[in-house]
Amino acid sequence: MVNNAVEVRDLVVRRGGRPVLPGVSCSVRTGSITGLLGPSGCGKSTLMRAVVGAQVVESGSVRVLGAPAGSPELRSRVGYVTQAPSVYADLTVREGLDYFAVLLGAPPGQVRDVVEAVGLSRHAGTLVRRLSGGERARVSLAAALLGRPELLVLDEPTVGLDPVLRRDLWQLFGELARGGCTLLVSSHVMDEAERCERLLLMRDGRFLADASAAELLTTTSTDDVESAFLALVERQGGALV
Ligand SMILES: Nc1ncnc2c1ncn2[C@@H]1O[C@H](COP(=O)(O)OP(=O)(O)OP(=O)(O)O)[C@@H](O)[C@H]1O
Repeated sequence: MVNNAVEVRDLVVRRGGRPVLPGVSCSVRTGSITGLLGPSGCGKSTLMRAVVGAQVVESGSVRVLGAPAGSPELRSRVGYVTQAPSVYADLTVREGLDYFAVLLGAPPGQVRDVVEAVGLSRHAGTLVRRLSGGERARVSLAAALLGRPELLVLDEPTVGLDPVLRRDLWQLFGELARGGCTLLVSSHVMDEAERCERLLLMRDGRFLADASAAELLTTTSTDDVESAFLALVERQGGALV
């Protein structure tokens, strides 16, 4: 087993002619929950797209589970949930997941497990288009859990969810990590940081910090991650807008 599930070195990505990631390096420890935190537009999704091999990169390297990002062998080992729910609206929850289970070669019984894991058992027979936005997001998460991936890349999985669901999902992430899964979870809500073992704080395509929440608070002499983030920005001499 490799120590770091993800190794990013000197990654440069241009989007719309602009260097969105101007040469970043970071790693994600195997079996950890790593939070990728930063304001809207700072490059979180772009980095995640590079990790799952969905982003054209200009230079640098991204290795995932010991292989180059996007390698065919990683397809069933990496689960990715984008911000836009990627499930078929005209199928029921169960039908859509059955379809993905076949594509991934996951045993049929796993569909029931993942539906239960995301708290949608009651809606298994409901058409996806009749679900709320938060419920649809959870169907996407259930699809990503099929095949029991070793790495889960989750782009703002709790956005728009109520506090109870957010708590339940973080509990699920914790259970997955304890079972050996590595999770890279993005959020622009700093209070989700306390749920992560490691934090990558990002701003304008660069990392301000790669540390645990406790280390961050100590080095910045602050009481919460949002204040720590602001302190780091000030140290850099930059305003937030
Ligand atoms: N398809 C695209 N073409 C050109 N530029 C893009 C494209 N998608 C994103 N960008 C730019 O890349 C930058 C980083 O975007 P990205 O989606 O990675 O940010 P983010 O941190 O994930 O934001 P959010 O939290 O709002 O999702 C932004 O400035 C954005 O305008």
